[in-house]
Amino acid sequence: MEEPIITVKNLTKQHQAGQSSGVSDVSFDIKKGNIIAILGESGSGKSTLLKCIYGLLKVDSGEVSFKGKRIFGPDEQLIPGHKEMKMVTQDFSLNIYAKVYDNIASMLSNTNIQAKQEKTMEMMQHLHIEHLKDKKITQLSGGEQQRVAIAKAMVSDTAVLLLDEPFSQVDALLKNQLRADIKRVAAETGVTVVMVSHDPADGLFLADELLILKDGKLLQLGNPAYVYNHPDHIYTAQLLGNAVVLNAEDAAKLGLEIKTGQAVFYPEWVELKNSWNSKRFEVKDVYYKGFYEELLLERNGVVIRAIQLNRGEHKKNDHVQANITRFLTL
Ligand SMILES: Nc1ncnc2c1ncn2[C@@H]1O[C@H](COP(=O)(O)OP(=O)(O)OP(=O)(O)O)[C@@H](O)[C@H]1O
Repeated sequence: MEEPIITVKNLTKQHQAGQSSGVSDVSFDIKKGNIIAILGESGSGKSTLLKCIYGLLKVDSGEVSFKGKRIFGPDEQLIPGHKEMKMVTQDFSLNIYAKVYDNIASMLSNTNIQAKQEKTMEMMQHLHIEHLKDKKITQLSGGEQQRVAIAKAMVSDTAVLLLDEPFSQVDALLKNQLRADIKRVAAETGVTVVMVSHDPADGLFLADELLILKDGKLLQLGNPAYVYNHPDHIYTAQLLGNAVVLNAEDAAKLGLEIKTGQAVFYPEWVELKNSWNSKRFEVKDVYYKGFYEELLLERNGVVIRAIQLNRGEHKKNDHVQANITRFLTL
């Protein structure tokens, strides 16, 4: 079996001694060429973990290794960071007085000028920024700067790309494109990507593996479809799919028998259909979500949510037949 490119072993980094603010006893491997998304609510330790992988923070205990060699912390080397990795932070670290082209080209050596030009142009095309070639960074929007920063990090042959909230500045339309661009360029170049995001959709779309963090602890690691469908914790189900959570008493009112824990299901697991086991609910509210609607349904004082693809089919105060087709006990 191929050695992992990065190994994180029992890593603990607390920013303030005695407080849970950082990461705590985190262990996992990253395979070469994989895209791994670190997801978790604000303050869960995502950026801390990314910085430890790069060698920007002194760890309290445990270690991070790159190709089997321990990564040095900032106090052990002159220039913090690892030379085979590139990190794109939220401040982009671009030369704001230089043009877009020069920012990206500056990452390549001058030994073959033609190859340098071609590679720079190619990366700008990949990230749809060739039209910005001659603009200065100060003339760009936040989203444009973000794409330039990613192009700059990806243009030289780096083994690992670390992205901290890579889509924070781009609008929804560009975000879809940028996600697809990163996925394509990563597949073409074989670069390993570790990405931090507060938006689960980024990880679900882009990643080979999701890593779920809560209060600095690793809750679950696995491929996106598996983690989504088999979350180990309520936190994960709520983070990834805004799951409905019912205690045993409320679950029983809807005919779901559970002995321990809580009943957890995603709104799309509720089928709006008249069947032998469906139950009657009242539509308390309807939320417009673009190509679908979310229905707030109530029965016996218990409120759940369901997805309605045929917009307008059921309206507020209507009665509908619904069946919870699947639920987890967590
Ligand atoms: N330099 C620091 N000094 C003290 N506490 C810090 C420092 N950096 C981070 N923290 C704390 O550590 C915890 C984790 O922070 P971190 O930035 O890793 O979280 P995050 O999941 O990336 O959050 P966000 O999504 O809001 O960026 C938070 O409680 C934060 O306040």
